Amino acid sequence: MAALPSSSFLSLQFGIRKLFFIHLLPERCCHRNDNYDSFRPYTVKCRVTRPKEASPANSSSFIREPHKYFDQVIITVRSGDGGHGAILSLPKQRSANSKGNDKDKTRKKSSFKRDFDGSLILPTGGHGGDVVIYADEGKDSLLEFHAKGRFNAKRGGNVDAMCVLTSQLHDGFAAPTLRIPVPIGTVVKHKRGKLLADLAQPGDEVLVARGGHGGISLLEAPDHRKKRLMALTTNVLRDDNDKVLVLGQPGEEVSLELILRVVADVGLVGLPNAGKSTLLAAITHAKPDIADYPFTTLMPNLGRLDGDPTLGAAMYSSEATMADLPGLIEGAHLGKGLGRNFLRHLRRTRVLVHVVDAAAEDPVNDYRTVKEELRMYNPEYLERPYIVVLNKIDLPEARDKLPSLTEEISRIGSDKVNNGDNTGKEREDHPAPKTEKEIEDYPAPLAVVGVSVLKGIKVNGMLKEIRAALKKCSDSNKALEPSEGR
Ligand SMILES: Nc1nc2c(ncn2[C@@H]2O[C@H](COP(=O)(O)OP(=O)(O)OP(=O)(O)O)[C@@H](O)[C@H]2O)c(=O)[nH]1
Repeated sequence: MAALPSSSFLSLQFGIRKLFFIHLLPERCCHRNDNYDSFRPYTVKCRVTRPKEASPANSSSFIREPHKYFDQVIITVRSGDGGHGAILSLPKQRSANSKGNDKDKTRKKSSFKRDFDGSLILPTGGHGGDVVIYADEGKDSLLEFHAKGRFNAKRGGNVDAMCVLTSQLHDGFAAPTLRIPVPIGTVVKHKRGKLLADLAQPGDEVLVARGGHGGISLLEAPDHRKKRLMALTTNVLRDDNDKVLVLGQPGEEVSLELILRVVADVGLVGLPNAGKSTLLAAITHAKPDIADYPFTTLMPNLGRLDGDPTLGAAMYSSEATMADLPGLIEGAHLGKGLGRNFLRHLRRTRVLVHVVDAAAEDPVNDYRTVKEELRMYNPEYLERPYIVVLNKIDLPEARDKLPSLTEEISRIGSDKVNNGDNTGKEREDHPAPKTEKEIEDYPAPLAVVGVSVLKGIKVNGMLKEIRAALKKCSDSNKALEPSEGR
């Protein structure tokens, strides 16, 4: 090995020390005898540990903070390569038989697969597996894709030939489509690119990578017979350069961004601990985590609101899904608490239910805080029909102030009729309003109801109001639909 000049050696050593220093400093910096210059260049250890720390798949932050990652992920998918065709020759017996036994010759000739015009059909390699992403009701987050972010479909089978054309020769097997389930409401985009699909309904699917075509087969023939053989077959290549098509075509590899947007008719919003999860559990079959500390809800929970039996046969029209979103705090629109990630999930809701802890010190201020956060994130959220639920009225401190609270909250907002036209148009969420409006300028609540979702007090009255709000939405959307023939 050529000797390094001493200056290179020094800079190499310095580089090594620096590297070592960077990696060990956090653990060692509080030790009494730490001396940067006394480190020995154990470079191998440092270099080995570094990529492991940096690797996102190994990063424990995904495990510690799942709420930050459950709804967005980048994955890579690869469709399968096509299987190869084969270069085949005609069986030897054919020429041997052709000398004498004419009958046998006819039999051999007819045993090959032929097209309607009598030309030979040669086998092809199998098609590579496509990759499809589909909406599956059984999935509720994208978390699992952080552990496994790469998906490869299988390649197509080759033409299994011993180089001789026989009547038993089959096409290579086509590889199965690789189907990747994602939660309903997942938006699929090319990484930093165009939107591919919005999988908003169960069973919606999108083909994200197409498998490679299988290669074709060729008949090998001595030059003097080539012309005649080519005329006999349908898929013989006619150009020397095309010979490459015997090999299967490669599959495609794409990087995709998956973004989950919760699809729910009703969105529950409120400060942490207001009782949103308890409300969801009280009126649906959902089983969210409930506890007496803020941010128990880290990911949106979904529940199904059954139809109203008093409507008779029309009860199913009042069925709805309800999402309990993590608590909002002041500054949520800027990313404080768990806010910003979740505010976008309100985008597809039709009706909002503000849950307010009526036993809190200043419930009106709490209510205003949440409204202000919604306004700052996307003022369109304040245009949606909503009701206010003053919760925990089983507690005396809430029960006593219920009448005054109801009155005060009912007065916040204008009487402008809310037409509920909010879900038909999908607007991009934007963080700041173009023209500043006060909370008072937006529509007032459709209803303010006092309940205790924990003790089941006045829960039916609340359900009635939620259903009335949903009905109002669908009625006004119907009214907005252009009538036939117009
Ligand atoms: N007394 C009383 N307590 C209630 C009522 N509803 C909820 N709680 C309690 O309030 C606490 C918080 O309830 P959750 O349903 O977890 O509140 P949350 O709004 O979902 O909280 P985050 O997940 O932090 O957003 C729990 O201890 C509940 O038992 C109620 O009607 N009355």
